Amino acid sequence: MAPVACLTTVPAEAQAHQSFHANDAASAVVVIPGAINTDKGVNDEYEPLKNLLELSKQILTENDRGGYTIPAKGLYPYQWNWDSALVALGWATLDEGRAWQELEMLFSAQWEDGLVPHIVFHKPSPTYFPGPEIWGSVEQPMGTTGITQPPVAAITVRKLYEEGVNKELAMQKAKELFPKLLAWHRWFQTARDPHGTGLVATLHPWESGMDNSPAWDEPLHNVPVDPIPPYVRKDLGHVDSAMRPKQEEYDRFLTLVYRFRAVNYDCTKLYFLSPFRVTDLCTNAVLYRANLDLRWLATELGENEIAEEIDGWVEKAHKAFDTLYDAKAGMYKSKDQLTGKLLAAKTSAGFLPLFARVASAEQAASLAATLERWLDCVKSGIPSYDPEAANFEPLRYWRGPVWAIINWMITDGLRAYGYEDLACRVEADTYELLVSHGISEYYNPVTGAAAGGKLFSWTAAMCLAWLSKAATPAC
Ligand SMILES: O=C(O)[C@@H](CO)O[C@H]1O[C@H](CO)[C@@H](O)[C@H](O)[C@@H]1O
Repeated sequence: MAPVACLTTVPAEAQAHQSFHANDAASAVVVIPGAINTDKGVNDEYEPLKNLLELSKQILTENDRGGYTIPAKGLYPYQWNWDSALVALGWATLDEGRAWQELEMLFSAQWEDGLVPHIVFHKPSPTYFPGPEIWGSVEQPMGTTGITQPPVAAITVRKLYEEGVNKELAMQKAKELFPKLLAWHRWFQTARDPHGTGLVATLHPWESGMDNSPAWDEPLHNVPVDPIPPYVRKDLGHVDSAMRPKQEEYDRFLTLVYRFRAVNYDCTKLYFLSPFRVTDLCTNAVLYRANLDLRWLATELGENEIAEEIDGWVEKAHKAFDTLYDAKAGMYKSKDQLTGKLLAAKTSAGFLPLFARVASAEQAASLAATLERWLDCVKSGIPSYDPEAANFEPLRYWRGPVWAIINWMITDGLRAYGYEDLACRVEADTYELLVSHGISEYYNPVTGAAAGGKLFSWTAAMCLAWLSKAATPAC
């Protein structure tokens, strides 16, 4: 894939016009007739980008459930934590008030102990499993899950605050959200790092956001499957099973939920009793970056003591990150806290220390070289797993496919370390995937084909907040 200057060379099939059907899971190329912006003076070369932006806007609008955005119809009918924080970046390009509201709705479900849950079940839905009655009980369904997800929200709040046009609104909302963000970040320090190592634990693959990552194969295999009640997966009614986690993984996902439920998700107990406990690169890199942004906000808001408290977390985490670096592999790796071993799998999360800004210049150079090698192996990057690994699966969820949100994070990191050409290359790949194959949950890196849920909110948000700015000859 050539660098971004080639963004104006748009694949012919992407010009095809197709109707926008929110429920049409099969439509790969979705360009909206009637929605095409025909403003005079706009260069024809940008028509595909305009179409993508219009489609992205329609996706967010269609997936809006009144203040919060579902990731995709049917497949994910509730509010997800890191999805919403990323989707708010997209909303900000359309309506700043709506972007802040997305975060407010998420934090309205914050627990007393500070946890911000991974799913908020605002309204009942029959299309997802496990829903509120599994997280709670049939008699007493819960309004949220009892686990969390990578804490993107502080990163979003800083962006909305810094880049927002309505400064008065930004100041008011940032002030309101700041104590809530702080409570969540403190929860990570205490509930998930009780021994003060500097790095936090992830207790369920769903918390990592990269549910069936090959990095979890070994630690998940060590989770015994309990005699859990029989269940029917609903995800397989929406998406081909070849694109989803396997049954043996789901049995363990559910086992963990039932074990956590048995202690009422008490955060002082879960860390010690969970048979799955890893140091996840994605969660820790996102948290590190989010702490930098929270510290920035603290200074803006005159909260100097809090800024010092965050400095302490950041300093400790900075040192601890080095224990996750495998110099021989030129990659960062997640760790199994229960065995103390680094997990062998090289996944795209291994590049996220760039997004965190925690890698040294030398480590960044190794990561850039590894990334280039990966990109040379596939048609479109970034694959979520080492494309040279024997068990690379280009279609199966977090075991190979490309995810636009991860591309955004890694691109942001590459730029910060001066790898502009590589950043442009990833941007160009992402743009081409979306233009040629529609706005999907993820993409096959070998063929480029769209996979998973269609008309997907966080991919649409990345189009609005990131690619719209990147896809110009200026890059
Ligand atoms: O498969 C699922 O049922 C959910 C469980 O949380 O995870 C996927 O879907 C969620 C909604 O998009 C994402 O937040 C996760 O990262 C993951 O890709």
